[in-house]
Amino acid sequence: MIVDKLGAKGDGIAYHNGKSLYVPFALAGETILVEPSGERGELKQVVIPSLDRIEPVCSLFQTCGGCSMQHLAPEPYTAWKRDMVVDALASRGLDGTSIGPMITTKVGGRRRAVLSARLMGRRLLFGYHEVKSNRIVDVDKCPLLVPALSNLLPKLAGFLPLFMNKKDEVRVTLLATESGVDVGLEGVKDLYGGPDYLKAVEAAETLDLARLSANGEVLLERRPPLLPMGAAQVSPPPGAFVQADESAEIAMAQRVMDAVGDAKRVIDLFCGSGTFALRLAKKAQVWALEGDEAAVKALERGWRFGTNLKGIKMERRDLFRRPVLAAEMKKFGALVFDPPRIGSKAQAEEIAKSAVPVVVAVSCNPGTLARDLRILVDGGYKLESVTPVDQFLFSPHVECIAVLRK
Ligand SMILES: C[S@@+](CC[C@H](N)C(=O)[O-])C[C@H]1O[C@@H](n2cnc3c(N)ncnc32)[C@H](O)[C@@H]1O
Repeated sequence: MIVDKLGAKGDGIAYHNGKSLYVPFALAGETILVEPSGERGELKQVVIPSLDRIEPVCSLFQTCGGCSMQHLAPEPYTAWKRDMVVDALASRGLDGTSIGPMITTKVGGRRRAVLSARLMGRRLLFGYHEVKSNRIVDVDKCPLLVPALSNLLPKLAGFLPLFMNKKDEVRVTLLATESGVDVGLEGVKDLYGGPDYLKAVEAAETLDLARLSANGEVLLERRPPLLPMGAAQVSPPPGAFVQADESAEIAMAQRVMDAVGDAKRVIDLFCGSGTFALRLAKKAQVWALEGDEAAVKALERGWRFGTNLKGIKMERRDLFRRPVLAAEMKKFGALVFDPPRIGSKAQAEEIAKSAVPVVVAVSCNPGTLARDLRILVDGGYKLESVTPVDQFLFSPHVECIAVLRK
């Protein structure tokens, strides 16, 4: 059969018996052999490949579920991601929006990764899940990760069983920082004070980790894991949100700063550990709000030791239950909001009612972003531009920064 087009998740879509068949790893225009199963098809052979088909950068591609789109040439790949943003905006009647060129990232630039581990008898499986499956594919290197993380994978595998119960799957969050790798384990045994605790400490020493945490509790901090954020350095809480690629973070922060311009008072909603707030504080007084208490504390510490920063008023607040009200936004010259994937409808409704002259919306989900932007546009904001950011290389995820003015 012939593949008609690429879907939003990266599957090739072919028509079979009058229905759409989703075929992972097939490209538009290709003639393929497929084994259909319900609405999905398993790619058996590419009979006539697309001219856009390229060699993947990783030998585990198509087995490991970490990536879905290494086989498409850079230009059509970028167009595919951009189209996701165009389609999401169009679905909310925001067609015609000026969409800037994609901010790209490089292979080997990913500084944060979440992997899984499970014991199968005496054998450890440590890597990413197979596509649409609970099975874990062993990964002993990953070209997408910064070398400090990729090189650590096989060494870490040697120690992981120490922390693991026989059946439970463990979530392993790795973050490469200026002062070494921060490893956070979730779903592991409680080692603190027990006979294996010293072994865990030895493991952290042997691997020269900056910090090792288990189930959110720090087992050992040999050096604070530090990330530069403008004129400050932040030690994020174990497992907390951090932008996955440093070059993407720098480019996004620059766009935020450019849009905010000379505003003297800025609100940063869903501020995390201070990615934008600490940079904005170079020129402006910032009111930074976030739901995670540990992230607010990390921001507070980063700000205290930062150089030449203006004031940041920090507040822990559940912005879904208690969004910042339009009345509280008076006298602010700009507002940045960067909610989780589900977006921030209640908060967008308050911003829409406000008179804040510049709003910058950052989002990793074009669908919920488009919904929230529609609310702002209906409230009188003009959507000036949307810039896609390819922070999650070879995945069907795309980050965006939108600038609005009133
Ligand atoms: C996409 S992250 C952005 C963080 C930050 N702007 C950055 O760039 O590092 C979303 C943030 O929203 C926070 N968050 C999630 N639910 C929240 C809620 N109900 N109220 C306030 N903050 C929340 C998360 O803890 C996380 O820090």
